[in-house]
Amino acid sequence: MAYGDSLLTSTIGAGSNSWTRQQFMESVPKTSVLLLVSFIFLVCCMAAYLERYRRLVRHINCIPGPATLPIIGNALLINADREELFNRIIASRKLYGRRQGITRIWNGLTPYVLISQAQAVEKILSSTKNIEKGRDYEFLQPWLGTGLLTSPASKWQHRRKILTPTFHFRILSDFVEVFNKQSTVLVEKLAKELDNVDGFDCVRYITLCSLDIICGMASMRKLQWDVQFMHSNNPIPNLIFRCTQQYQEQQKCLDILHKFSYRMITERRSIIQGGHAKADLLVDTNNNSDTVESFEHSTTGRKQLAFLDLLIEASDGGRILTDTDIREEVDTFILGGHDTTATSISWTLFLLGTEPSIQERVLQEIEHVMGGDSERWPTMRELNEMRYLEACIKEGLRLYPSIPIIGRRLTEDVRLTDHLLPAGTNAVIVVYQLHRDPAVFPNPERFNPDHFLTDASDVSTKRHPFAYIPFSAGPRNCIGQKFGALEAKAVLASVLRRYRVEAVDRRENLTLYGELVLRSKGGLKIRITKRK
Ligand code: HEM
Repeated sequence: MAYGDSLLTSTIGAGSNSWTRQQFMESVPKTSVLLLVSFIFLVCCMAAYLERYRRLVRHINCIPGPATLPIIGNALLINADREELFNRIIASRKLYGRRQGITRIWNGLTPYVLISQAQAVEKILSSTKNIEKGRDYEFLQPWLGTGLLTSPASKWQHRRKILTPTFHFRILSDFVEVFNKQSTVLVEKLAKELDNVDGFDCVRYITLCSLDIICGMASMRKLQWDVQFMHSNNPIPNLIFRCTQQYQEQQKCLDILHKFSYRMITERRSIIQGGHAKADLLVDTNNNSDTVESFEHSTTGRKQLAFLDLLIEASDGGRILTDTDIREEVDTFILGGHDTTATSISWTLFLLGTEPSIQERVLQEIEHVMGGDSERWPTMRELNEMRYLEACIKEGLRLYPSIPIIGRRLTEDVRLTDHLLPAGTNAVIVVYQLHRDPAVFPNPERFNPDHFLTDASDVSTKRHPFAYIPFSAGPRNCIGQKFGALEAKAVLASVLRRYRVEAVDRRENLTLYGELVLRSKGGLKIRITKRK
């Protein structure tokens, strides 16, 4: 063996099938260098990840919270049915974060930080960077895809820009007529409950009304309910859920829903291409009181579909938005536009049923604004004049915010007064608890619409802007809040003009849970009697 030949190279060189020294020198070092580089890269990545994670753990564990177990953290605490889980989330501030309004919980190795303090909420929601929704919204994706509500930050900005003009006040004023028309249908349907002394759940009636307003198609109702039911009651992990019968049924419903949305898009596009719709879009129809177009007719006109027109126009023949993109937004508006509003209307009606004197004051205001005319539908201007009714709706949303919990996955650090929330944290804003801060709303459990009367301005003007956020706040706030607020007013005014409402259950006996929207187990039971 010559000097310089290693045992290995000389062994390799022996035998007829073995590699030559040159082959070896050419091939082995290359692969091994590649392997070595990959290995070092992997180790560096893991080291960086572990360092980031260690930092996350260090900061999160400075936040008060329940004692944790190794690996599973507080998973046992979270593993509860939906009512109990909601209870525990609400109780967490009292138990661990009373002073600061901030609590941490470990779901296994994933940290959640529950926040119910206005200054901290502002730091998160006002950020233009921390706009990612996080994993907890993924259950909506089979239906909504990555529409505005669920879209990742990269996609969201462009979509939001396209959709914002949809809620221009001129377009809103067109909807007043639709609100009134559907409220009348609701009032007629409620008549069959007049003799029901035990009371009935008002949520279902109101949800159907709200759904009719947003869809404009009665045949959609059953389907929407079914899909919503399946989504929100699915506690099983995705992989297992896919093997169930329930998943197959969900797929069938989703297929029908998606087909409906696609058909709507195709039909609307052909109307636009025929040149009929453009004029509709451009007409200023601010005056909604004179022409009463039939609701069925308006489903193919500009009223419900103003936002669809905008999307089709912005799609640039599929170059900017595909039909799937448009369908995601249509579905997002159908969901975002009906459940939240229906929840708000139902809770306000129920609350008014617990306070007869407040209810009578609302009615007096309506009669005053309508000049004693009990039949005519209110115009947009008249609805805007119903300030006390507005305060009742706002107070209803304070006590029972339609969306009681908002989530964000932090993509950059957030520095609070006493803590640092590192990137990677799941921030959970507990709106339900935020709205009950006694420092902001004295006697917070009381239904007191005066909180929102401008006359009591010394309180409301001093209020922290993020202490009351039923529509969220910051760049990713609710795009449809004016629509929702106006709809709530129109529907409530119609029902209250015709019926006196009485709550059957006491508020303290309700069992609440968050199922995307805030619900009461067994619904919200009321009794109605006809007004003279
Ligand atoms: C009383 C009625 C309503 C309430 C209380 C409400 C509440 C909210 C809240 C709290 C959010 C933020 C959700 C989050 O960050 O997780 C939100 C977002 C949204 N809402 Fe509403 N909403 C209402 C009505 C409506 C209506 C009528 C529409 C559409 C017609 C609508 C469409 C949306 C959409 C598309 C988003 C996502 C916005 C984005 O991420 O840019 N909402 N809503």
